[in-house]
Amino acid sequence: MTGTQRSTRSVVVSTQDTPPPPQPPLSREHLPLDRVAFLFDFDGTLVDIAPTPESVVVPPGLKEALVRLRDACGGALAVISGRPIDQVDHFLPNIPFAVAGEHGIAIRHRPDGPIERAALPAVPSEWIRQAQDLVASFPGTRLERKVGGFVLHYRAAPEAQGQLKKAADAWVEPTGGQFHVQAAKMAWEIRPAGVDKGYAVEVLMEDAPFAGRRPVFVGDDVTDEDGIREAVRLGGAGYRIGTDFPTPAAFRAWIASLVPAPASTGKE
Ligand SMILES: O=P(O)(O)OC[C@H]1O[C@H](O[C@H]2O[C@H](CO)[C@@H](O)[C@H](O)[C@H]2O)[C@H](O)[C@@H](O)[C@@H]1O
Repeated sequence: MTGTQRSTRSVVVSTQDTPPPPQPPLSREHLPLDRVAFLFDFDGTLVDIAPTPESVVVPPGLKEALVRLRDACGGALAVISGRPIDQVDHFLPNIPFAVAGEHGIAIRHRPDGPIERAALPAVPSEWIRQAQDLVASFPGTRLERKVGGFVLHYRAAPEAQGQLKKAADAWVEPTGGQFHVQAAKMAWEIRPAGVDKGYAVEVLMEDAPFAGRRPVFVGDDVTDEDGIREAVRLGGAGYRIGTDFPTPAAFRAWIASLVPAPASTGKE
C-alpha cells in the first residue's frame, strides 16, 4: 500500500488545529489510547459475514482483545450496529461500554443503562404482512423484523434481489421521504429516515467516557459511511474493511495488536 493510495482511500481529515491521527495501520506507538474512542461496526467488521444473521461466529480471542482495548481506553469502546441491541449483547455480552443498535435508532450509553429509542414512526403493519407474503413467494429469502423497521434478506436467493427492491420501493416512495430503503449486504432494509450511524457517533461522543476523545470508526458497509463521516467531522478517523483493512480478520489482528495479551507465565 502506498502513501498516495492511502490518502485517496482513507477518510482521515481534521478541521482542528491538532494534527490528524496517523493513517492505518495505526500502531500502538501512534495511537494514544487515553485520547481515542473506538466505535466499531459488527457484521463484516468485527465478525465475518455468515450465511444467516444467526450463524455469525465470534472468533476465539476477539472478546478478550476487545475487553483489553476497552479497559486500556478508559471504557471508550462502542459497537454501532444495524442489529438490535439485544443481538449485540448476545454475541458480545458485557463487552462494549456503549451499544447503538438498528443503525442508531436505539442507543444504550453505558452498561446496564436504559436503551433510548429515537421517536420515529413505526413501519405500517400492512408492509410487514406484504413482506411476509413476499418472502414466502421467493424460497431462500427471509424477513428479519426489528422494532425500527425490517430487512428483506436474499443471500440464499440472489435472483430475488430485483423483485424485493421493487416491492420495497413501492412501499417507501409514497411516504415522501419518511421511510427509506437501505442497501445492505445481500439485503434491503426498510426503515424510518432521520437517524443513521452518524447520529449514533455524534450522540455517543457527547458523554463520558467518549467525550473529549477522537473517534475512530471502523465499518464495512454503506450504512457505516455515515459513521465514518461523523467521526471525521469530529476530528477523528474512519476506516473501511476491504480497503484500509483487507478483511475482518486483519482488523481483528489490529485490535489484538493494540493491547496485546499479557505473556503467559506458564504457572496458570
Ligand atoms: O451494522 P452491522 O453490524 O454491520 O449489521 C448490518 C446487518 O447485519 C446483518 O445482516 C448481514 O449479516 C448477516 C450475517 O453475516 C448476513 O447473513 C446478511 O446477509 C447481511 O445482510 C443483520 O441481519 C442485519 O440486521 C444488520 O442490519
